[in-house]
Amino acid sequence: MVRIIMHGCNGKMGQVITGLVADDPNAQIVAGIDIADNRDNGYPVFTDIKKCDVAADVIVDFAAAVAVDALLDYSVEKQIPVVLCTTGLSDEQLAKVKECSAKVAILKSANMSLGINTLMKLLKDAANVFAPAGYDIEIVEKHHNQKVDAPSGTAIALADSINEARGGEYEYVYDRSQVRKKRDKKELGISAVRGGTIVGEHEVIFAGIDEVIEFKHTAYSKSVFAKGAVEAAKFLAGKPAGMYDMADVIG
Ligand SMILES: NC(=O)c1ccc[n+]([C@@H]2O[C@H](COP(=O)([O-])OP(=O)(O)OC[C@H]3O[C@@H](n4cnc5c(N)ncnc54)[C@H](O)[C@@H]3O)[C@@H](O)[C@H]2O)c1
Ligand SMILES: O=C(O)C1=N[C@H](C(=O)O)CCC1
Repeated sequence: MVRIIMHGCNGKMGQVITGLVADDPNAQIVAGIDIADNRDNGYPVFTDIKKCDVAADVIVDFAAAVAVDALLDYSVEKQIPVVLCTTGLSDEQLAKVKECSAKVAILKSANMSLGINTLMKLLKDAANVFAPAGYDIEIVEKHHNQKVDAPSGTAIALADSINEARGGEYEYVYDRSQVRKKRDKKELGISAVRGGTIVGEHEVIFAGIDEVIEFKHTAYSKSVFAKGAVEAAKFLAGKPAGMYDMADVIG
């Protein structure tokens, strides 16, 4: 039985995972952390992570970027591995994640779905065909109107996946409104749309002369992220310090 602390337990993702784990004979949420203590989850909820004294095997995090520093400190101090799913981290926080991964196991992924993690692999091959042929690359993502960070962590991860395959030759462009000039070949445009209850859509566009190739992933419910996060938690429990990602879980 994997004992989970759910960080951000009263948010949208925290609640989906609470429901999923309730039906899982191999996992249990033993405590939750959330500044909003407004739900009866059937486990204790701490509004301050420092006060959580419940023994656990792994922390699953879907909260807010502002909460990540205290989460990392807690995970290192208590030696509890963390599945870090919150997006919108600053460069300083990303550096801290790396530093902490020398002391505790951290699995960081902006998207826990099987589809997006498979797409990341496929994009490396596609980029190595279309980039040398001069195709322009653009990413468009769409999410619900409650999302605070833009562009999505997933859009950045998809761009990183392409850029890694191409030796880091692309510069990301998030806003074309301030500069009146044609796009450069080495630009990778990333655009964000926010509206309604869109769970998550990502389109990667390779645009060449007289042809366009599009890769599209649509999440129809938050369950795809929740399932991946619970799988990742089971994988990470008991792992030695280090940096892990969903590719380690999926294989
Ligand atoms: N990696 C993925 O697959 C994936 C999927 C969905 C969402 N996300 C990310 O997860 C995060 C949460 O998403 P959500 O839709 O559940 O958001 P949400 O706003 O519904 O939930 C966040 C919860 O965190 C709590 N919180 C905020 N600040 C806190 C703090 N300082 N300490 C403790 N709790 C705090 C809030 O009270 C809220 O209950 C976002 O960054 C989102 O982008 C990642
Ligand atoms: O709902 C969100 O917020 C999501 N955030 C992640 C991101 O920023 O990529 C993953 C998709 C859902």
